Amino acid sequence: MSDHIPAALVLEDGRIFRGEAYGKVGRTLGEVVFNTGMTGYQETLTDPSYHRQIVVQTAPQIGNTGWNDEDDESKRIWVAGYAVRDPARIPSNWRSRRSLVEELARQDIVGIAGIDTRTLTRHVRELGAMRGGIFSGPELGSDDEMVAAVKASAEMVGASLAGDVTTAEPYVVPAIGEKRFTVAALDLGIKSNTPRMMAERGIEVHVLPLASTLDEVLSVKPDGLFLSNGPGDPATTDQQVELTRQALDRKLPLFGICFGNQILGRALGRGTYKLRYGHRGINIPVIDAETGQVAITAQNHGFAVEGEPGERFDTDFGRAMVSHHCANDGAVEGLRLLDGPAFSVQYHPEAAAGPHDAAPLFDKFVDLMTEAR
Ligand SMILES: NC(=O)CC[C@H](N)C(=O)O
Repeated sequence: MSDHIPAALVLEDGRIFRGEAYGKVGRTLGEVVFNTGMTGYQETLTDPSYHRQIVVQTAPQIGNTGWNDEDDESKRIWVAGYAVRDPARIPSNWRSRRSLVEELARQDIVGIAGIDTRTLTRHVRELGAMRGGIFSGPELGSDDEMVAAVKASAEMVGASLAGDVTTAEPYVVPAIGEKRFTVAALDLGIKSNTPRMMAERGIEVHVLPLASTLDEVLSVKPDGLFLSNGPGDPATTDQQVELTRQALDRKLPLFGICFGNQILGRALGRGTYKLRYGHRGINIPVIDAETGQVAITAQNHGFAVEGEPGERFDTDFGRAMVSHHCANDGAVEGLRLLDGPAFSVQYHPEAAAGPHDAAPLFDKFVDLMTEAR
């Protein structure tokens, strides 16, 4: 922590939390969201879905295991800012290469420490995720100036952000062992563990930029199409929704995660809406409407697909259903086309810090591709 440099986390409704600079000294703006995970901060910070968001950790102690060279979910930290209560002074882990605060500073991430993250979380939970800013330095400026800067910043509703995080060029992640399938994975903000988990199942993954056309997808001769997670408002993904509809038309096996679930939902004719404060954590219970089975899942989303638990509905591609919903609030957590080879989930089977309840969904994708042969 930068010693005693003052910092403030300022919300658009005028609420201000004062603490100390943590990471880079400066200012940053973004949507303030909270994550309840007790572990996995390195995966959280490097998850492209957090682009333009200031992440508040509800776990009071953060940084205990430092920063390693293995667990990044992408090439950089994507969060717009980071708010913690009690950062570790000395990291301790056999894989740790440097401290979290060093890495935040190295990657120019403005953070704040020493604030009452519990009060902040309750505030966001009651009033909803809102825009905010972290300001740090010897002179912070007046409260009015900071609030005005926050109010002038971009809203998350309507934000098209996946273009900022997608790969510029296609690349291939080879299958581990015998190659059994080829998958085209549309990169809207894909996490490293996703192609890895497919590769472990004999899938050669062609990761494609988000603006790829059907012809570009088909040119890799895919057995299936995968739609990744990603940042921003799913209402801005018209091009990917159209691609998905073309894939559904051809009965190309399809699997979507998180943003991918929202895109499949839109392709099936559903709308999306913003949740009050979203689901971000690693112990979120999801119910499978057909079996009643509960999975404990990792989640990170602020939007959801419209629908009721277990609801069946007609689409342009046949019947579909809301296959999974959240045990906490009933929000849609999964979709399944009943008359075609497509399904998606709002949670993360690739969660690297765990839990791993949902990992078999990758095997389900393999089954769909096997049946389609
Ligand atoms: N992790 C994700 O894919 C997030 C999807 C979308 N940006 C949301 O916030 O709901």
